[in-house]
Amino acid sequence: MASISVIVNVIKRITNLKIMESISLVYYSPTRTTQKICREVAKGLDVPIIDEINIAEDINGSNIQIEKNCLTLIGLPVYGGRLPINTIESLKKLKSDHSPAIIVVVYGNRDYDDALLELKEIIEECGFVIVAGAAFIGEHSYSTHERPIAMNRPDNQDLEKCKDFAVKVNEKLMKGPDILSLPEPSIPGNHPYKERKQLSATVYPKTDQALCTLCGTCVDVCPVGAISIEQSVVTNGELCTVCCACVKQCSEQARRLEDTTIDTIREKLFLNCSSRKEPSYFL
Ligand SMILES: Cc1cc2nc3c(=O)[nH]c(=O)nc-3n(C[C@H](O)[C@H](O)[C@H](O)COP(=O)(O)O)c2cc1C
Repeated sequence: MASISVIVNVIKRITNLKIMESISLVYYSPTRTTQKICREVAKGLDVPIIDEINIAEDINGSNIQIEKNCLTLIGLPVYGGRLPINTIESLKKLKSDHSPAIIVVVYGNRDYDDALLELKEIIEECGFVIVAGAAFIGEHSYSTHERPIAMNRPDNQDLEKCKDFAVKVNEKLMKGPDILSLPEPSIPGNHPYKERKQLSATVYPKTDQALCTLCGTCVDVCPVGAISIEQSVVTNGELCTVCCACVKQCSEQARRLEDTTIDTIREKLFLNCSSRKEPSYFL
């Protein structure tokens, strides 16, 4: 009897190891905390990354079919307790025939509200089977040196948690015998999802012309093409999502988000969201 169960376990492991032959990363990460977390989780899973799809750059008109034996790790930041609205149509371009997916959201130490549930439901609709979910913490896009909010996160402690999460996902996948037989993770969130709040089109980072060298970094890093360079840097406030990629990546500190609405939000976050939150896993 013992030998039969050993053989069954070996078959289970082989079946799932086959599924784990490769991993595709799919993320949106204007200020790069989500990217860092996704890469660290993938490293912990210890399978080669065959594809890294940045939603802002690599998903345009056509659908992207994910290979059956590929694990997909999908990571997005939380905006207003939801997924960034400009990512939804791109996410829906991912197509899978019951291949496994890990979903991750990254939030700025306030809350992730319904974002992980929203991600789960979109990704299931694309044909994936969700094997695990997690919410990690990244430096808040509106954090400044004067008003730090989750400053420098993910830090080393968070990166350890990424590895720990990956180990737990691996253990779950090993339980097999196939993806569909694994227990579904219970992802928190509510219906209807939290209502989206839209900032006014006058709220966007401005450029200090005295510091700007017209290097074009802000144009390159803007995920929605809201910035152009004419005689000076021009920002289209209708397109800007206030993600702060340009602010965080301007080497001259010439891009700044100085606005009374944002100042009020930032102050509230600084006062109410300073105590450290820890990552949560759902397996
Ligand atoms: C428009 C906007 C809305 C945000 N809303 C939330 C939120 O509801 N809760 C939260 O904790 N963090 C919020 N954040 C912070 C981001 O989730 C956090 O900074 C995240 O690490 C950004 O990911 P990225 O570095 O991959 O761009 C928001 C940031 C922006 C730009």
